[in-house]
Parts: sequence; structure tokens; C-alpha cells
Amino acid sequence: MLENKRLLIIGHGRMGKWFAKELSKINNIEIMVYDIKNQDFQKSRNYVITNDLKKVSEFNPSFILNCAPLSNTIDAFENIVENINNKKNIVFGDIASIKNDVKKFYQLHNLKYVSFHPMFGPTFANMGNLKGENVIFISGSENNYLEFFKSFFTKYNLKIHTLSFDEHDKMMAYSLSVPFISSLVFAGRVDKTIVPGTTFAKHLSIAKGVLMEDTNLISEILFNSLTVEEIGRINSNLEYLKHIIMTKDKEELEKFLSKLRNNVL
Ligand SMILES: O=C(O)C(=O)C[C@]1(C(=O)O)C=C[C@@H](O)C=C1
Repeated sequence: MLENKRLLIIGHGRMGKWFAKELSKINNIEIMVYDIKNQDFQKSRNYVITNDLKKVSEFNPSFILNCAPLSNTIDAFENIVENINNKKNIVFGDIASIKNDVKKFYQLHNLKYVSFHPMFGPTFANMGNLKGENVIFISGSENNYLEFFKSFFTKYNLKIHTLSFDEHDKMMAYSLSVPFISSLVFAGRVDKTIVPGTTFAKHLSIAKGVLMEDTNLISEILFNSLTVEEIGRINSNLEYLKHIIMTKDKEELEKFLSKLRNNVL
């Protein structure tokens, strides 16, 4: 396993912080976090935070987990790779929400990788109790690190899935883009003077969460090349619904609802 390994985490943002804190609870694993902003020092941590690439190079990591924002993931990798020796012995890891760029990066440089996607975050998940949340591993990931992270996530009672890079991105065009788009469409019709019903308030709370996400994250999820096809599907459903409403066709509505109930219930 990973005893006596030195893990470098790139980025001390929302997910980087969580991984640093949780992974540093494991014995015999040394953790350093590299963050260009180098903000938020606290002596009580079990890990070191630095913005000094010399320190990173001296640390001589055996594994690098990239938790930088999606739009900086590749730049952050390149910056580190240029400044450390011994690259051939390092396994590269990422938690990117869209895998296309990291896939190309690993292939281009012929790197050993472990790539996964925690399908949760501090906006909506209870980070203190992740039971039932999901994580997707990418096939082809380096076996010992794959096993290490699988057993790490098992402790949090997460559901574990495995997909290829391409299967993953195809699924994200749907499982992230569709709810994001739905929330944006809903937010476009929100008026602060509304007296909300319970359903409205629930939608509003989700829309608020989505809109509080970083614009870079939202753009990377929406600009996934497969998202446009999903918008096409949403549009045709809307057109169909509009037709049903305009013709007040209850029978057709029953069929439509029955299909939707079948999808979700
Ligand atoms: O921050 C959260 O609560 C999330 O749920 C994050 C969320 C999502 O909206 O589903 C967003 C991006 C991810 O890569 C995975 C999950």
C-alpha cells in the first residue's frame, strides 16, 4: 500500500482542504499542500502548506493529487512538473469534473495516473456524513493508488463506480449539465418579490447553490462538448410540454407524466 509515501496536494480550495485534512489522518503518509495563494496558515494542521516550488521539489512527492480549479488543472500540473525532478516515479492524480484535458495530459506525457471524481462537494453535501454519495474512478488508473483510494472512500460509505475517461465525460454532460441548466433556467424566472410555495423555495435553494459555484466550474461543466445535445433534448421536451398545454390534451399529458414518473420514481 502507500505507507511512507509523500503526497503533494495541489490547491487548498474546498476539495483540496478536505482531502488534505482527511488523508493526513492516515498513518505514515506525509502531506504537503501547494497553493499559489498560500493563504490560510494554521499551525494546528497535520500537513504543510506552501507556495514555494523549491520546498515542493525538496519534498520529492511520490504522488500528486491535483485539486486546483478545473480551469487551472493542466497549468498547475505543468507548473509542478517543470519544477520537480524524478517525474518518472511520480503517480499523478486528479479529481477533475470533466476529464478530457487530464486524459490528454496523461497520454501526452505518458504518465502513471489515478483519476477519480468525487460527485459531491461542500455546496450540497454534508461533508461530515458522506454516506451514499458517489465517486467515479477512471479505468486505467494505477492499481496500488486505485486500491488505496477505494479503501479510503469506503470508510466514508461512498458508492464506488468505474468508467473510462470518455464514458465519464459523457455521463457528466448529463448528470451535471442537466441539473445545472435546469437551475439556470429556473433562476432566469426568479423574481425577488415572489411569495414562494414550498416547491418554489426548494428549487430556489438549489439554484442558489449552483449560482454560488465558481464561474470557472460552471463554465467547464456547461462547455463540455456533449452538453449541447442535452440542451436539444431539454428543448424538445419543453416543446412537447408546450404543445400539450396549448392543446389542453389531458390524455397526452397523462402519457408524458407517466414517462417522467417512470424516469424518476
Ligand atoms: O459542491 C457540491 O455540493 C456538489 O454537489 C458539487 C457537484 C454537484 O453540483 O453535483 C459539482 C461539481 C462536481 O464535480 C461534483 C458535484
